Amino acid sequence: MKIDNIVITGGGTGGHLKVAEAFINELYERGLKATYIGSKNGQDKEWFGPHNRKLKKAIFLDSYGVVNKGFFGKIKSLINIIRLSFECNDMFEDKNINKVISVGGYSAAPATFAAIMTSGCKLYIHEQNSKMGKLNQLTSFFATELFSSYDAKSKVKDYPVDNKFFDNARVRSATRAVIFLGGSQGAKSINNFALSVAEKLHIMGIKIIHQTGRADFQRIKEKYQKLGIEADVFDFCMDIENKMSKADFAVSRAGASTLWELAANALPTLFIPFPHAAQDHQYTNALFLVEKNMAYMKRESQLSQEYFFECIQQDNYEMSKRLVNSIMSDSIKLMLDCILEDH
Ligand SMILES: CC(=O)N[C@H]1[C@@H](OP(=O)(O)OP(=O)(O)OC[C@H]2O[C@@H](n3ccc(=O)[nH]c3=O)[C@H](O)[C@@H]2O)O[C@H](CO)[C@@H](O)[C@@H]1O
Repeated sequence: MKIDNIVITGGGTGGHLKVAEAFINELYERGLKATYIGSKNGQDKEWFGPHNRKLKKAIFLDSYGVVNKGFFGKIKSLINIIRLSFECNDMFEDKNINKVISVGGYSAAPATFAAIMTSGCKLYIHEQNSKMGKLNQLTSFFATELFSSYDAKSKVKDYPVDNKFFDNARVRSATRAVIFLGGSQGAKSINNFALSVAEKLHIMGIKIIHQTGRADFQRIKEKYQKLGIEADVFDFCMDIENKMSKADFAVSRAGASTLWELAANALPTLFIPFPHAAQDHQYTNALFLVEKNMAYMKRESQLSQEYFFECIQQDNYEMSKRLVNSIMSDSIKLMLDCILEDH
């Protein structure tokens, strides 16, 4: 049997990196080590550099995004991506890379284009969001398989959420603790909203768990101290599943990984989509659950304390029960089976 020589590429922010990590861990469980290709810019190095025992090698290129740039900035980024794609292409031919798994984001661009350019190399894409990112729109036509949780045609439909979120799941009813989540970078508006409802929650005897993101941590911590409220405040933690499992209700951005982790955990959530996400994809991510009566959602500009307190005072038992059946565990195993059995 031919041994696969696999590259995993993509990242930039936690949502993409979490899926890359799921593939890396599953390959490692099966006695295989992949090469990771990410970017020097963004969070990739923090996740996979410098000596990751589960990887054959981690390579960080000087790649950066094309969107949200002026005309000349776009041209410069494109030239840079083309140059890096040729570098990756040389490397793939030299090292006999035969499969590339892309999890999207700008840091996936060079290795994804190189997969298309290299003869005998197959491309597999995992799209996390309900609206396809720009890179995937351009390259998915060349992919052997495109996995998406929102696409009925996807061979594996469920999002590759880590089993630890399922292990900690429980059906919620009354709200005794609320968790505020801002995605991998934190969200200032969710932080401010949490502070605005903190005193009332405290009076109601409801505990507060609050992920602030790095930039806003000190400010928020001091505000809780001034209010005399003992909240569990942190900037980013590696055991977020334990924090989620202590909560009975969440207020969260609708980044794809967080959204499906909350679903796996059966935690009823009020989603506040990031208003500037490309093509408003956080809104449509959340809408996917809201339409099935599995979540609440408000635009940031329409969020009110009244609506929040209405949500947490509901009996959310049925919603939580529906979430239990919304996603199955072990989908990463099925995805990797598809990829490894494909010759
Ligand atoms: C602003 C923006 O464009 N955000 C995008 C980015 O979000 P972002 O990177 O914030 O993505 P997600 O919410 O999908 O993922 C964040 C990840 O960080 C983890 N975490 C978070 C806090 C913490 O303390 N510990 C921890 O481990 C979460 O469990 C989750 O796995 O990528 C997502 C996936 O493509 C997109 O859906 C989002 O729209």
